[in-house]
Amino acid sequence: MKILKFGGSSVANKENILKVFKILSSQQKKGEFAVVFSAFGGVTEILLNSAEKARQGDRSYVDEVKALEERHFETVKQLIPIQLQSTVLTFVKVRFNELEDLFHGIFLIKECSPRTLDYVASFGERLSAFILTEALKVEGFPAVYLDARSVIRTNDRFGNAKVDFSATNDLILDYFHQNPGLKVITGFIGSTEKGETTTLGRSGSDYTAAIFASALQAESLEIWTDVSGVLTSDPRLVYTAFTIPQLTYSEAMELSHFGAKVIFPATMQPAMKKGIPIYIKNTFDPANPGTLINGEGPSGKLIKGISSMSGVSLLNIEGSGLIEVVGVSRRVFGALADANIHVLLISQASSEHSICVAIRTLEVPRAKEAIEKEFLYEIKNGEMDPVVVVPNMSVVAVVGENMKHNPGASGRMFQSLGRNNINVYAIAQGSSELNISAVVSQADLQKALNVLHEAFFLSDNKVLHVFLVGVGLIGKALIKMIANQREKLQRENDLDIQIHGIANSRYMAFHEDGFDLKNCPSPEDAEGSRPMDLEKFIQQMEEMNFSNSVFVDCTASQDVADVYDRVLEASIPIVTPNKKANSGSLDNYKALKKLAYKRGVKFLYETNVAAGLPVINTLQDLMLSGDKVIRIEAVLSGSMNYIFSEFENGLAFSEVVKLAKEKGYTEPDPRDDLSGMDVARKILILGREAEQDLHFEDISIQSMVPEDCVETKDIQEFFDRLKKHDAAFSELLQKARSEGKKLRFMATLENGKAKVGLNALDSTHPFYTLKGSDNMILFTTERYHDFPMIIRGPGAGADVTAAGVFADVIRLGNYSR
Ligand SMILES: NC(=O)c1ccc[n+]([C@@H]2O[C@H](COP(=O)([O-])OP(=O)(O)OC[C@H]3O[C@@H](n4cnc5c(N)ncnc54)[C@H](O)[C@@H]3O)[C@@H](O)[C@H]2O)c1
Ligand SMILES: N[C@@H](CCO)C(=O)O
Ligand code: NA
Repeated sequence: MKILKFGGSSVANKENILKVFKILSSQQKKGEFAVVFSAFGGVTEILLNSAEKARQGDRSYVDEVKALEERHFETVKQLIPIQLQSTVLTFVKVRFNELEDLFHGIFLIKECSPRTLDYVASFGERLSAFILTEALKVEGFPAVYLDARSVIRTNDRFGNAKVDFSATNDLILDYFHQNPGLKVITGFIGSTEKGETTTLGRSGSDYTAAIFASALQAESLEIWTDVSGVLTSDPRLVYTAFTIPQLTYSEAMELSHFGAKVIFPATMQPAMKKGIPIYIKNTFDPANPGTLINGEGPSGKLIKGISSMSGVSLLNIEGSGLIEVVGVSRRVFGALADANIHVLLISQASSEHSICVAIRTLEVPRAKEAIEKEFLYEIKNGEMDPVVVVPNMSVVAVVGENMKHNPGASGRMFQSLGRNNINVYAIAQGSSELNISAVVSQADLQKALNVLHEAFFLSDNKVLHVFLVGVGLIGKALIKMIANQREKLQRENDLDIQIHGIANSRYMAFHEDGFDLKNCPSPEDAEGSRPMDLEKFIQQMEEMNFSNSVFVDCTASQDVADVYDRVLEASIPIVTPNKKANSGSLDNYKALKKLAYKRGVKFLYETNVAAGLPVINTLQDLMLSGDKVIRIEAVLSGSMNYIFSEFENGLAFSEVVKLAKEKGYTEPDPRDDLSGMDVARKILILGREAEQDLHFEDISIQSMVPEDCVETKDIQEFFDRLKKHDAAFSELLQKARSEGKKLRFMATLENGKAKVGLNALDSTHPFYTLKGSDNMILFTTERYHDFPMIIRGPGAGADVTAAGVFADVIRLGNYSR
């Protein structure tokens, strides 16, 4: 024997009812069952509303009841052929006549007791179950109408009656023995011994189904509703929420305490006590297995679901008078209970200095008053402070029996909240280890749920959601690298990198699930491509609201650098090879660092200097460990080193510059390199990283761009004009050669002053042997005093730069784990 229960939305109209019948047909082949129905969708509320109107003397109830009668007639006519309608129509007519009399009575005496209300409400289920019984007969089912008032015995607590199980179980068993056929049962209602109609409270039809399942020792109980079981989290807030395949009874209880409104497990108690498995299924997607709730122990993931509740406030009860005084909490909770306040969460630290409780915001005024009244004397004497209310809060709770004796759940929970900049106001976990609850601000709720959902469910992978501005040389190389390395990172490092936004200076495009990186389109060719608008790009990134977004800037653009503050403000970390932000005003540099720190997000720019070579990180480590920089001497331009070292091999200067550009060493405009600007930016950044208050004006720069090449209509014209200076550059080279020296474009920083320019160096200088796109940095510090620390290697080029950017992104994955 199985019990199936269908809720109001499943039987709201003909279309839905036919879906229910289909489910029942397929059930017929599987064995014996009985079915419990709620009132047709929305009917109970209308009945109760009309009763209230009648009580207030508002005549409009008449029309509402009339409309309700019409709706039931209409349903009968839609489901039952005309020649078979008369019994049902008579039943409906008689019920509505009774209702009319009843409402008229309420209207006359302006009174409606809980007992009358229960009687009024009972009409909903009686009508639906009767009509559906007759309709099922038409479909060939051996259906028998069972008005549950004849078998469910309750006390006379109207509105929320208590069931007398021993009497009820006997009555149900007797009834089922004596009446063959498919029992079609009214949900929600019962009766007292004297025959007065009662109702079973919230989700009463589920309760009815559980009562029958328990009495009949059913093999299972199926609750059919309009969602596919219990989801991992509220799908309106967490788009990636999915159906939980299995829950233990306790987990179901915990999950539904906050949120998860699908079930109200108290109502399933009778079935749980007998260990009867409960399925939560979707009438509108019957193939979906839904959720199974049973007694089977913990399995699978660390947690089963994340529930939440908003509209919550915290009350802080604090004061020296609380310390080591026995009975304070009894008085706090006594006062709250007397005021009929539901306490959602309690937290008290072992210092006993304060007690913190979460309650519904609606109940705050009453709660505050009740506690302050109770502690009137203590507050007056200053032993206790007036109650402090923290409004606009919400509770998030992770739930699962697997947490028990399994370290790591709370660590993961609070780490992911913290790393995503979500402040936790209060925490509670009981020793059953079934539920860990945290109070966060209402504004952070959706983000908190998503962060936790990702941390606990979306495989065990951490996902970084990249938004990439600048798909040029470096940007493209980066995409390719991620595509090639992605599987290995997923497999061996539990890290996934997805790119959801791409842009160049003209177009931008977004992809909810992440672009296919192996065949990543360019921003102009991607689906949904639109003109680039930086403001909108950022808006879209914020709206997509991923929990681990990353903004990657692979442009050389000042405009993009100018929005870093907005990005950090949104708690989104930045990775960039673009030097503009860090080499702008000192104030801006400091402000960005401070903001990143305050928001708890990273701002990573290792490739600002010497591409992938570990220069910035190394310098930061030196500073963190208390070293002091005395002097920096460096070749910081890959292109300039390439140009001046290749130039020695007999090529014309302008040709070598062109080659440097083709090899991807130069800036988008090679004059940024030749002018010394790019190197100046780098030494400026190094100086600032070395904690020196360095301004651009503190740098003297020797430009290698001939005057007539500074302003040209395009880069082609620049190269044409540069040709005319080949001879002059050759002369420079010859002069150095004759002295046994080499030309190196270098930067030095000492005593708060920096110098950038071309030098002729002899063979004793460490820069003498540099080749190709090599960079070399010498740090002379208090600790590296007699001999400097040296970093050397290729410092420009698409691959070494993209690799450095990629490494910074991966580093973020480690931070945000
Ligand atoms: N080439 C190297 O070896 C190297 C080394 C270290 C750092 N970098 C830095 O990497 C960055 C990118 O260099 P690249 O060689 O890839 O340049 P690139 O010119 O090939 O690409 C730049 C991209 O940025 C886009 N862009 C420019 N302004 C934009 C804006 N306002 N909004 C959106 N997109 C915009 C362009 O359309 C282009 O797609 C630069 O900051 C450069 O200094 C380069
Ligand atoms: N144009 C730069 C690229 C790296 O910032 C260089 O030549 O070093
Ligand atoms: Na670097």
